[in-house]
Amino acid sequence: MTASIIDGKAFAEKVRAGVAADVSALKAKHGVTPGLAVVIVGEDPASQVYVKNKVKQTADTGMNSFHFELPADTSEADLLARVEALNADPAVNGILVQLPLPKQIDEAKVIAAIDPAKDVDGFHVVNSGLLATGGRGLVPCTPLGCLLMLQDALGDLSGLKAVVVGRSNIVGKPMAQLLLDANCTVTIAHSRTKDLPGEVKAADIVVAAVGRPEMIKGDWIKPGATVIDVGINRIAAPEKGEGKTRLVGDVAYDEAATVAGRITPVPGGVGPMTIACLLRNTVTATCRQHRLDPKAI
Ligand SMILES: Nc1nc2c(c(=O)[nH]1)N[C@@H](CN(C=O)c1ccc(C(=O)N[C@@H](CCC(=O)O)C(=O)O)cc1)CN2
Repeated sequence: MTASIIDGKAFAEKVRAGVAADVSALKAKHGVTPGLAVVIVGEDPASQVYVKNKVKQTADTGMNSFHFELPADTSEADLLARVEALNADPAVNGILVQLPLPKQIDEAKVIAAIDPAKDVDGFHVVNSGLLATGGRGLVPCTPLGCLLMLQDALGDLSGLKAVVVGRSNIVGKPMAQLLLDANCTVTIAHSRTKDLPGEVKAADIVVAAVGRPEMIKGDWIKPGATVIDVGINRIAAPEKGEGKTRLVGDVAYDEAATVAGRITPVPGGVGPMTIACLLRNTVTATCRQHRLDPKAI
């Protein structure tokens, strides 16, 4: 079997087109322009690329984009003051603080300081609590992107067995919750799971979010399963020349693609959907702040 590729880049383009249409309608019918503030602290090269893309795509969809670049030695108090100012600014409907943050700053404190109504990352405990209890919050972008791709590829997910490998607050746990809400039977596997290959083999849907390059092998995958690879790992690529690198996921792609029914590539799979869902969340947050129904803008 050769898996068909789930093209996250193309799907993200469709999501962005929907966002742009919603933004245009919000402006024309309600005089509202959504605004997203992105804050980056320090000079981590990967984070800079992601933030640059977020800022550009925000503007491309017609929203107001506010970009704050703070030095690596920014104090926690200064960052918290910035977040407070953005919470109070009515032109800002969404706030995102790029992670990871430098060591002197407690990420949990910063996330807790963001107004939950503007928390377009969906990381605030109010939003994770709402997700866990079936409420209407803002959903973390990466798991939301994975769910949209799965529903697009498979339709109704009811009754399917899903395994989420990884238990982070940002991806693993919300992903499992979304799959549960979509009526899957969900297993969360992690570093202490006894028979990881066996758990993966039992699953119709595999979501890999462990952050370990090519850890999930092809012979762990159930034939025909759908594989969503969240991992973005940069590894040495001596075949491309000295000092060169390449991106790989958490799944051994070449092996898995011969067994799976569908698979996301890295790059070009989950990553682009993360940013598209951030834009979508910003529209959702804006609508709710203005008491508008996002489905009927
Ligand atoms: N505040 C947040 N911080 C971080 C998040 C997040 O959702 N919110 N997620 C990740 C990084 N991330 C978004 O910020 C992100 C990662 C990767 C991509 C992406 O499009 N990747 C490309 C490859 C890009 C490359 O060449 O490096 C792909 O997969 O095709 C988008 C967003 C951590 N921090």
